[in-house]
Amino acid sequence: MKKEQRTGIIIAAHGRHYLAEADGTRLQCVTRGKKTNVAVGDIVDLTLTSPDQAVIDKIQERKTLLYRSDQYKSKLLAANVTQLFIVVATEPGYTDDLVSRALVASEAAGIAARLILNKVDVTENLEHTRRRLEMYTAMGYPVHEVSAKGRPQETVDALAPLMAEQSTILIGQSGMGKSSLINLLIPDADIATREISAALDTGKHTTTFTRLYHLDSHATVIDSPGFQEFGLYHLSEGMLERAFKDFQPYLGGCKYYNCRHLQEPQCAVLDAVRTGKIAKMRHELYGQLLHESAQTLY
Ligand SMILES: Nc1nc2c(ncn2[C@@H]2O[C@H](COP(=O)(O)OP(=O)(O)OP(=O)(O)O)[C@@H](O)[C@H]2O)c(=O)[nH]1
Ligand SMILES: [Zn+2]
Repeated sequence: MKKEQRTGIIIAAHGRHYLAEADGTRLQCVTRGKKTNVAVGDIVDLTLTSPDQAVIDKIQERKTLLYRSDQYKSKLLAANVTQLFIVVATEPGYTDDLVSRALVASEAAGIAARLILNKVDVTENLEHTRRRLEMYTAMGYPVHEVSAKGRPQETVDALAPLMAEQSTILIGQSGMGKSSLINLLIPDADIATREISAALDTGKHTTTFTRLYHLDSHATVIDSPGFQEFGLYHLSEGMLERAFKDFQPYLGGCKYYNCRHLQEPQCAVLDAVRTGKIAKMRHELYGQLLHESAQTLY
């Protein structure tokens, strides 16, 4: 008997359990052996083992791969995304460390990034938050102001055109309103999440897995669980300096061709930090990431 083959897209991942969608059908999938190198957004070749189950034979070539990592291993966040939306809000406060780490990850992966400032209806902190975000605008990252709860229709009107024909991943710290935005953009998101959770057998932990939704037939959105840390141990020194968009105008301007921009004399990056063209916080993060990249155990 000839086994049936399918091509599908991975729409959710939980541990070594994956859910794929192929020809409109959801399939529970496992990998061959102990492989865990499959990411949400991956296009995969499948062999059906039952009407709703399959084995992943092959991951098709990825256009992009976004990941984070700790000292011990890297963790795939999403495959084939074309842009990253980082959701921040007027309240509660966000941390520049996490926003910048996400931006560095996107640069390293060759993915465009935008910041979405949610809750602009909370006017107390609005001016302060806008000023904080100017740092990213100056680097060339667009900032879009929305209010998922206060002005839902305007929010959809602002975001939908940016997401057309794109595969967008949304990330944000807890409380920024990422779920509110997803529910606004994908009205059936809650139902889909319950179904996926049941299929993956994740029990009550419905928000702890990454999942992909279709906005329409040309656009997808990936929702990833709120992140509290964003390790970038996998980035090499050479990749790091280039992943800081604000460093780019100065690279090549240092006295020493192998300058690490830490304490070398006549360093164009350090000069830019001194004159305020590069934020101190960004340079400190760069130093921290250099340190992290030297600590990998894999
Ligand atoms: N004032 C105001 N509150 C909002 C807005 N959007 C979301 N909220 C509120 O902010 C809180 C957090 O929203 P969620 O959508 O659950 O945030 P989240 O980022 O998904 O947070 P986690 O589920 O913890 O990851 C909720 O109480 C929302 O009602 C907004 O535009 N304005
Ligand atoms: Zn330098």
